[in-house]
Amino acid sequence: MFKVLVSDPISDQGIQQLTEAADITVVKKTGLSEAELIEIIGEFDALLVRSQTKVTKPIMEAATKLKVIGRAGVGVDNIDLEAATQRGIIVINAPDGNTITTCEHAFAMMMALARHIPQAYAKTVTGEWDRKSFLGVELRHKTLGVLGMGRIGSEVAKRAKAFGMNILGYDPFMTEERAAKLGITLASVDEIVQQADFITAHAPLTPETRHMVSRDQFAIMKKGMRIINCARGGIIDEVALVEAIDNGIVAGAAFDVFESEPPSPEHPFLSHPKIIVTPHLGASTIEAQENVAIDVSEQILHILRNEPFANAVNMPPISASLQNKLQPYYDLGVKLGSFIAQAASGAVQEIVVSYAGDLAEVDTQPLTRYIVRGVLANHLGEDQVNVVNSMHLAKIRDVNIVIQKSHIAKDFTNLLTVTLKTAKEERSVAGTLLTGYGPRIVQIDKFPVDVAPVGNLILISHNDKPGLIGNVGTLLGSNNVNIATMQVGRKLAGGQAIMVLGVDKPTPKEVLKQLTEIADLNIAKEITLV
Ligand SMILES: NC(=O)C1=CN([C@@H]2O[C@H](COP(=O)(O)OP(=O)(O)OC[C@H]3O[C@@H](n4cnc5c(N)ncnc54)[C@H](O)[C@@H]3O)[C@@H](O)[C@H]2O)C=CC1
Ligand SMILES: O=C(O)C(=O)COP(=O)(O)O
Repeated sequence: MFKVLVSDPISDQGIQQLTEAADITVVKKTGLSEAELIEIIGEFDALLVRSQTKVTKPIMEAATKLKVIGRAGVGVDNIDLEAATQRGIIVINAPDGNTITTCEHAFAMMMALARHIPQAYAKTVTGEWDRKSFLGVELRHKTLGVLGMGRIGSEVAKRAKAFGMNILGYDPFMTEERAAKLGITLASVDEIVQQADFITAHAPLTPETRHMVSRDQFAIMKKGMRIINCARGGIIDEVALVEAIDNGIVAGAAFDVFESEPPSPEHPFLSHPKIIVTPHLGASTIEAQENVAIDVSEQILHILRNEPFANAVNMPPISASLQNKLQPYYDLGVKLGSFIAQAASGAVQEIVVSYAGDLAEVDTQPLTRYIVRGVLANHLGEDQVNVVNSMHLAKIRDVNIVIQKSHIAKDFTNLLTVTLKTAKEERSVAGTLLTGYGPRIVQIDKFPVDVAPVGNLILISHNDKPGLIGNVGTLLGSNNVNIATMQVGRKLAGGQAIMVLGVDKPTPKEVLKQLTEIADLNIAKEITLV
């Protein structure tokens, strides 16, 4: 049974898959302090948050069972991603569910700003009929500058076109082709502040975007500009903005987000007649809240059940086509890593992964994470290593990872070889996926074999001598260890050879020791592949 803590207000309908799952218990506790979270987080396998819960390093240090933090929304700036990665906690978000809702909020803010709707409303409800103070501007034929042309920025641009606006877009990842397709013009931040009538921010808050509109930009800005920020507080310098409004450079601003949330009651935005504000409501619609909760619940279920998942924020993104290609190899990758870690003695110094065949043509980094996980889990424990932290753990232990690629895989479509260099020796194992048979180990230390990588195995290194196989069988049989499968590999008759036995249950240590006492049998190791 897995326990999921929901620590922010999240749609009940959206998390139905979690509340109705037989293997999940959902606990809802909102408004907890850091200390309160630290106290209870140890019991939970998953944490589901929005933007209020600050998931800090101390919380993660106390989260001994936590496998995943799900963010029902886009921005993960409330989660310490580095701490999560180090502890192997997967952080996922729901990047698509609130795009339209937030875009519509930005648009509503732009229109409210152009027509002074909040100010006019506030006066009208007092009984005053003031038709002179609220002369607005049209959007038609105005230039809109969009800072950040991702999901939300692109949707804002589409709607602005329908309003007859000209669009300038700035985004470091935007190509001319994509801009042309959206019917917008690419521009620099300086060009945007010099030419636009409205600016709307839709980028994440990063060291680069922090104060991307500040005193330098206000100094060259077109007079009468209006600014909207429904992305993250801090992208527009709040202090410099108030100065620019008071100096007559900026005509007004509409903000949904603040550098510090909630803002203090003395924050200058809250009393400024030309600034309208909402309390981080960009994603707050029934539809968006259901969408993000559904998306994130689905991925949490996959992660807890050890199934493939999407939308991890602290792992490199992977396209659906690459995922389809690599996914069948993940299990084989873990098994090969685990096999060779159990076979080799001594401290691990280097893991060499060779991809041969079709696999050499694609980005195999995600698969390497699984292989490294397989190797390290043998030494560090299954629950300590996963695909999120495997590369990080290898790095901090000075384990060198070497990747080799070759288009030729001899007899196989694809061949994955994992070589482990330890302080004592170098050993290797190679595997492939055989149509109709699934994952197979086809080489051990370059000896050809054909072994299903599953269950309890005994790996024996011996000299190829008559009678040895019989002696092994007799010894195991007399100790009630039943041999289910047997594979023998040798390069030369009478030379070095290996034997892999599949047995029905774990082999007692004493029996393994007795095996090594058989003449011409050099090493016997138990290998368990789950
Ligand atoms: N107010 C609210 O309630 C909500 C706020 N948001 C915020 O809106 C923002 C945008 O969200 P999405 O469009 O879904 O994200 P996205 O990831 O699709 O788009 C962000 C874009 O910003 C661009 N970018 C990165 N660095 C930049 C820079 N230095 N200058 C200009 N652009 C840069 C990226 O290339 C990307 O295209 C995020 O900060 C998100 O947290 C999202 C949902 C609700
Ligand atoms: O999705 C985002 O990035 C948001 O800012 C929405 O935040 P919220 O879930 O409404 O607290």
